[in-house]
Amino acid sequence: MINVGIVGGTGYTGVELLRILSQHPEVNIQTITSRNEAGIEVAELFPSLRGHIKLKFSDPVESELNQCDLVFFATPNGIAMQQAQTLLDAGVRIIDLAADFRIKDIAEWEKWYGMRHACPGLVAEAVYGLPEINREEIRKARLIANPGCYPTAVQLGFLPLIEAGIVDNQNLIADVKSGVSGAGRKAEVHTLLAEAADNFKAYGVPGHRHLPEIKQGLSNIAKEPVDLIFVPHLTPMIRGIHATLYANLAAHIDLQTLYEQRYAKEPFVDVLPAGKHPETRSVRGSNLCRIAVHQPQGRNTAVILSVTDNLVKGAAGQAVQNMNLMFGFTETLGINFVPLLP
Ligand SMILES: NC(=O)C1=CN([C@@H]2O[C@H](COP(=O)(O)OP(=O)(O)OC[C@H]3O[C@@H](n4cnc5c(N)ncnc54)[C@H](OP(=O)(O)O)[C@@H]3O)[C@@H](O)[C@H]2O)C=CC1
Ligand SMILES: CC(=O)N[C@@H](CCC(=O)OP(=O)(O)O)C(=O)O
Repeated sequence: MINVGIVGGTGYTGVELLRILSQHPEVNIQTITSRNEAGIEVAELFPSLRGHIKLKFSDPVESELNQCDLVFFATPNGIAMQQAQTLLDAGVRIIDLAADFRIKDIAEWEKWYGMRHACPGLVAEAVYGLPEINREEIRKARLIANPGCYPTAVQLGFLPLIEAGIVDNQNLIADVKSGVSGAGRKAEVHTLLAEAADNFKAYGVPGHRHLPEIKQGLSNIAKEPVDLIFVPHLTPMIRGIHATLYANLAAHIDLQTLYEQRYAKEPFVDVLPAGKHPETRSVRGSNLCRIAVHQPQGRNTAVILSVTDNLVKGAAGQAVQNMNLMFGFTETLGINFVPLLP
């Protein structure tokens, strides 16, 4: 058993981590922090966890994070970077669900995130936690940068095409829709029921902070700079991400076979049989990325549908997948569950 701490246990990713980890046979949840709810029973705030989590929230300053084997940061951007060095020095391993360690170019990170990086020296060491690309590095890592929700769906969708070197890498298009929980649990006008329900909008069109993360990941795979247009949308689902990806093909190839072979051994990527499309409603609570491949007749265009859950394969579930790899557990342990329907 490993002792685990969660910083930020009251956000949507934090409570999703609690739900998953409370059922994990190799995890003892030692401490869960919240500044606003310190002293309150976790089960009082989240009755869904009654009988599963017996802890109280503690203040991050007073909680004994340095006695954990692993600490998850389910906090806003800019928090993990302030505590990472101290925890690593105490022998604690870290998975940051936020973006502090995702982008290797510090100036680029500071531009998109609008703050100074507190520990640029650790960024090079951090391993980008996308197991389908970095599995062996993740096993050895002390510090994991868990990917963003949109970048998970987009990178997994484009990955086989780019690895095979058969697309025009300068003209990729990612048209992506997210459920509202992707915006987090904090109160904001644009996620009010009256604003977000029965509504639909594109946002971040001139530039979204996940663009440099996606470009970095795809460029690493291509071994040359990749360019793409990425437009996120807010859709009135509670959970889930649906990415529709377009790429111009530079060679004739059987896309279905390419995808099936690339992901044959991946426990959390499911390539649907030819002609099937992922059903959006089934992304709710799904633990994996479901991919459908389509090539319109007579066109050299690949249309890839990549569907995930922003809170599971896009955040907490992927973080636990990384934890399993880091501690030598079976990769699917505790996250091999069946999605909700409806
Ligand atoms: N929602 C999603 O689908 C996804 C989110 N992420 C990322 O995961 C992170 C968490 O997201 P989400 O759960 O949505 O966020 P929320 O805003 O819903 O939750 C944030 C949590 O962090 C705590 N917190 C806030 N400020 C601090 C601080 N200064 N020190 C310590 N704790 C703090 C809050 O508790 P309190 O204020 O009481 O301390 C709260 O528990 C974000 O970086 C987000 O970008 C990544 C992928 C998907
Ligand atoms: C729907 C919605 O608002 N989504 C969020 C992204 C979610 C996310 O978690 O991004 P980071 O982990 O990189 O902060 C947004 O667009 O800001």
